[in-house]
Amino acid sequence: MCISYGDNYLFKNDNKTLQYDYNNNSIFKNNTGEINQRRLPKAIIIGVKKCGTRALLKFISAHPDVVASMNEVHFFDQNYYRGLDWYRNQMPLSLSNQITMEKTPQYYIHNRSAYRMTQTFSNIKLKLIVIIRDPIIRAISDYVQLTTKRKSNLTFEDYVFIKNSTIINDKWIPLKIGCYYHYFTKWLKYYSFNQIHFVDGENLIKRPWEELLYVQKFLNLTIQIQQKHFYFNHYKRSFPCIRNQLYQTKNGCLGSSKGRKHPDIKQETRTILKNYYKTCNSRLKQIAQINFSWL
Ligand SMILES: Nc1ncnc2c1ncn2[C@@H]1O[C@H](COP(=O)(O)OS(=O)(=O)O)[C@@H](OP(=O)(O)O)[C@H]1O
Repeated sequence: MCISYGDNYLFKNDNKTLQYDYNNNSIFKNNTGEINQRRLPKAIIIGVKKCGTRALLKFISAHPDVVASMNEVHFFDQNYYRGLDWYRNQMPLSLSNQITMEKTPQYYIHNRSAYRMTQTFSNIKLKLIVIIRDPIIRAISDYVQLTTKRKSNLTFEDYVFIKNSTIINDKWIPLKIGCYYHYFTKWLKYYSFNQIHFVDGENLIKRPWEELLYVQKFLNLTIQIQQKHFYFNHYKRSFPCIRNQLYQTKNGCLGSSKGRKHPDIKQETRTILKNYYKTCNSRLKQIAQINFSWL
């Protein structure tokens, strides 16, 4: 039987599924009689956009005790009015010992998402994961996505600087998002440090097994995803892919919209941006007690 909710957990729960209850499309029974149903997430990747959220979700959902919604659900930012049953129905089927996850990068910068999560998850201990990367590379990645979609010829500098100057256009959202500290303080109003885990998006590309080890520990999972499960694919411009031995998907690499080619950026632009992000980076480093090499 094939359940079409994203590839990673498709086969995982498939062989455990025996019976479909047509009166309630969210309940299945496996061959041991255990109820297999849709559950609210216990952990959410809340951001940050263009920092590797998709890769992180794909890799962690290779764990046998994790199931994930492969679509961005956008519940707390866009679909809140649809209610909790709608949200639960976006989740894949899971067993009681499995952790359900979703990722919606927009949550991190959205004004009301943190508060709404506290309203939704008041009686369970929600875990939040934030993946961040060098904000200059993040901005370039956002720029590449934007120009790909709009088929625009404007250069990165055209967006970054106010016309004919080297004054930063700090109203440009792709630049603002890179001040991770600014948004983080809003989350801290509602969540304690031990509920939030930061992933180094640069290291996720170079040594994904290290970041996955920390994530598995944070989620109190047995350590299943290890270095031997990753390989680097030169067709994917040396981005890591995950081997299919943990679960039976055909392709452990990300799709063509991930790992796009970035344009060369002038050294002068990099220097100006480095300076622009300096305070934000060092504040985040201090408050979140993280020591990523690029911070
Ligand atoms: N394994 C692997 N494969 C491909 N790409 C990888 C991987 N790990 C991290 N990345 C980086 O993830 C960037 C996209 O980030 P997101 O998935 O968060 O983007 S999005 O917000 O969901 O649009 C994407 O950005 P671009 O390089 O600009 O395409 C990648 O740099």
